[in-house]
Amino acid sequence: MVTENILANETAKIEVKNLSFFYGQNKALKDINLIIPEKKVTAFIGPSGCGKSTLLRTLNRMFELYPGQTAEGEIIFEGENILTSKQDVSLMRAKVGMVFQKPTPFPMSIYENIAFGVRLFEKLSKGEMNERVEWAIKKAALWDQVKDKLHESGNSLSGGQQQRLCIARAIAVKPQVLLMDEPCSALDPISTTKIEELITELKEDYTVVIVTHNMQQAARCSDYTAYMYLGELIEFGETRQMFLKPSRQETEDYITGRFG
Ligand SMILES: Nc1ncnc2c1ncn2[C@@H]1O[C@H](COP(=O)(O)OP(=O)(O)OP(=O)(O)O)[C@@H](O)[C@H]1O
Repeated sequence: MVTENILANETAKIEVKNLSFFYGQNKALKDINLIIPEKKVTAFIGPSGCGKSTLLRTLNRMFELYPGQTAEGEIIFEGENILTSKQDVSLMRAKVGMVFQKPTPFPMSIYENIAFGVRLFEKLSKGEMNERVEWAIKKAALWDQVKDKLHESGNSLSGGQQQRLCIARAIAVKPQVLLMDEPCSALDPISTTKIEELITELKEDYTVVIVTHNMQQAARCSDYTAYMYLGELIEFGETRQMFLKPSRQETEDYITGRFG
């Protein structure tokens, strides 16, 4: 399916063209064509195993860390196909950052969790680094809770706070795109609400792509939704439209819980 018409008023941030993905011989993504609009939240939904995480992980070549996984087709970002680009992959991942399902703070202080990644890409003075750390933590709505204990371990925070620390870490390197793989699945409802509010704020500055199993979450915080099934993109559309009146029966069955 083609997404251009639906996105007539949007700017494309990432264009996925004829993308297929293989785990060894197993084809997990089948000829996906999709545009990720700039400064909007796009949700990937669909039943377990349909390829949501696989698609997300191709968008910053995260899959390359694992042997036997290959992608065919094109993912156009900044005018280049990132699948064949010679650009330094860590630089690309700084531009297309990722937040994982389970909060994964580094085993170091809250401050260092943020500063560590920034140092890899920029030479900042101590004052500038302090400002960057504060900026990122504030952006992730965590400042009030950690400002007096920046030199304590990141692991001393609650699960929801750790996830916000991971979001702050991803933002600190000033990415353009933030990929989030079920970022609330390990969190309680209060932390989930805070992360959802944060996602809505983040789209003022960033393009966000989120994988979620939670239909209400997709409806609450995304602008566009992609419904996938068995490695195919079945339907893509404005979230409101898709939840009110999906154009495919399969999408409706999934959204209304008649599927699986
Ligand atoms: N490391 C792997 N090795 C082999 N096959 C894999 C691997 N990871 C995923 N797959 C297969 O690829 C397909 C897509 O998996 P993927 O994890 O992308 O689905 P998903 O929609 O994110 O699922 P879930 O909602 O359960 O997280 C599935 O058939 C899965 O079994």
